Amino acid sequence: MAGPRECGKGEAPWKKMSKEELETQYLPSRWVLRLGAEEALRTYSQMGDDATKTARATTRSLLDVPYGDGEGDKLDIYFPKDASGALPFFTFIHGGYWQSGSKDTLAFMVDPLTAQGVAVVILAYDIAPKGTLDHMVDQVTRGIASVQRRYPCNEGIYLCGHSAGAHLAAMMLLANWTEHGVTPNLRGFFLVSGLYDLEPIVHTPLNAPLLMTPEDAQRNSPQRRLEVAPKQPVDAAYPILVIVGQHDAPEFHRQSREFYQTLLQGGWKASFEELHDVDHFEIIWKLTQKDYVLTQIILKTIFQKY
Ligand SMILES: Nc1ccccc1C(=O)C[C@H](N)C(=O)O
Repeated sequence: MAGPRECGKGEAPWKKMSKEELETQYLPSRWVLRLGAEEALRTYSQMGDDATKTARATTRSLLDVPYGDGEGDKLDIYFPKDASGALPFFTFIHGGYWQSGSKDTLAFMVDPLTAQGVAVVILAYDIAPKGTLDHMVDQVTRGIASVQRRYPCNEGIYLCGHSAGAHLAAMMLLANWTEHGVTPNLRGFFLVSGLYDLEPIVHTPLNAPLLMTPEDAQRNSPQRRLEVAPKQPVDAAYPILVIVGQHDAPEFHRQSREFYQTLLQGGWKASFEELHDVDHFEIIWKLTQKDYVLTQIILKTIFQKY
């Protein structure tokens, strides 16, 4: 349902919330239905850990490939079994509010995607307090540029981010690739349960390790930046899927819907999906399963090239 904010008028609903309500809205584990908050987080970690261990044991990979000189400038690449010739590269940016998570434990989708001929890149970035938002955005930009440099004949680079990772992926719509000396062959974005306007987070305890000022939040908010950006260049007509879980918090729904609408208004090829009966964590850990609706959406997007 379109709220007043989506028409560019009125006050953002979060500004009327109490401190407690705002914090609850931005704590995804409070909204899980099937499990308690802690158990949902535990399941998510366990699924990620198991999937990453299995991927490393069974899939040909290059681990800890540097994409820059920084200690944290690393990515892992997992290859399909019978890889010959050019490959599509699915690049994953993990979530965890820019302050938790690791490429070493969140490689959910390696098995079902490599089984279908897709190379999977899991990108690391320096989480807070080591990294600032600006630094993380720069790292992801350099990481993607390095995938293009290493595999110039790729069949497309597809970016997928979850939660805070969807924010970092969305920031790539604003990247200045000329500065990086290479234009990645971007062919699609999967923005899963993401955050696109960081201003509300400044007013929650989640900001303690991030130390974002309102200016940092503004500069790093794709929602704010794209609202005033020039229209999307015509040669970049790749699909951008904005995806949210049915059991994500109302603020996550609002953020996704408003970002989707801003993309449409900017002339981007955006679509919106609400995935039935999944929460903030299931939405991504279920990518361990080949029959999961999002696994199928990703494979269709890559192979039908729409
Ligand atoms: N968004 C995430 C994505 C991945 C892993 C954790 C989170 C969290 O937000 C955890 C938070 N401490 C919570 O209680 O919901």
